[in-house]
Amino acid sequence: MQQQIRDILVEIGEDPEREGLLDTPKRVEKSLKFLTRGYRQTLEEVVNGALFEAESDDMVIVRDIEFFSMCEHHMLPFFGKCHVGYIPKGKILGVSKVARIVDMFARRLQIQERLTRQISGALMEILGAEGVGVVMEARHLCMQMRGVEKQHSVMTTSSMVGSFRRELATRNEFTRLIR
Ligand SMILES: Nc1nc2c(ncn2[C@@H]2O[C@H](COP(=O)(O)OP(=O)(O)OP(=O)(O)O)[C@@H](O)[C@H]2O)c(=O)[nH]1
Ligand SMILES: [Zn+2]
Repeated sequence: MQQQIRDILVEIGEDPEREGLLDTPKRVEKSLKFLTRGYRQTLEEVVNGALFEAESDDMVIVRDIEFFSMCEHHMLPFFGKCHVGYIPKGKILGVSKVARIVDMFARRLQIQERLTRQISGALMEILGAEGVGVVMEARHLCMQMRGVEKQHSVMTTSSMVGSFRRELATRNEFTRLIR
């Protein structure tokens, strides 16, 4: 990867031999590997067995989980907040694992819609919940620093599964609680 990054430096008109850039290919490789580490993680590993039995069937919400991802079209960051809710059916998840699942999918090349759906899908898969809701709000740098150059637009996506999709009251409770 370092040779390819060096080639890119030459293509954009830089001199990869100048002092400030000497270690740049190495740094960029390390940084890119970090930003895409979700490809090398699995759900099992991320959850690490932190599933607990629960009698409660009341809604659980984790709000304002910040995330950083990269759009697959331009490989530029998009970032914002993710809100997750679910209604358990016998099992609850260690709260930090909700955020870890968000990160696992965010640290890949993504579009926001798919990222949102992958998070709800993964939660449904491991929890077998009554329902899951995921809402994501993000700013896309490919829309801000290039392209249409709109600085204030925020994209909101949602994925509602099970009772969150079927029942308006459940969905309303979730959206009210994440406000
Ligand atoms: N729906 C969706 N679109 C995205 C996301 N990230 C980037 N895009 C869009 O993907 C589209 C790619 O459009 P193209 O016309 O192929 O690429 P482009 O010429 O670079 O487009 P502009 O950004 O309009 O300059 C753009 O409209 C981006 O805004 C995302 O997460 N979801
Ligand atoms: Zn983009």
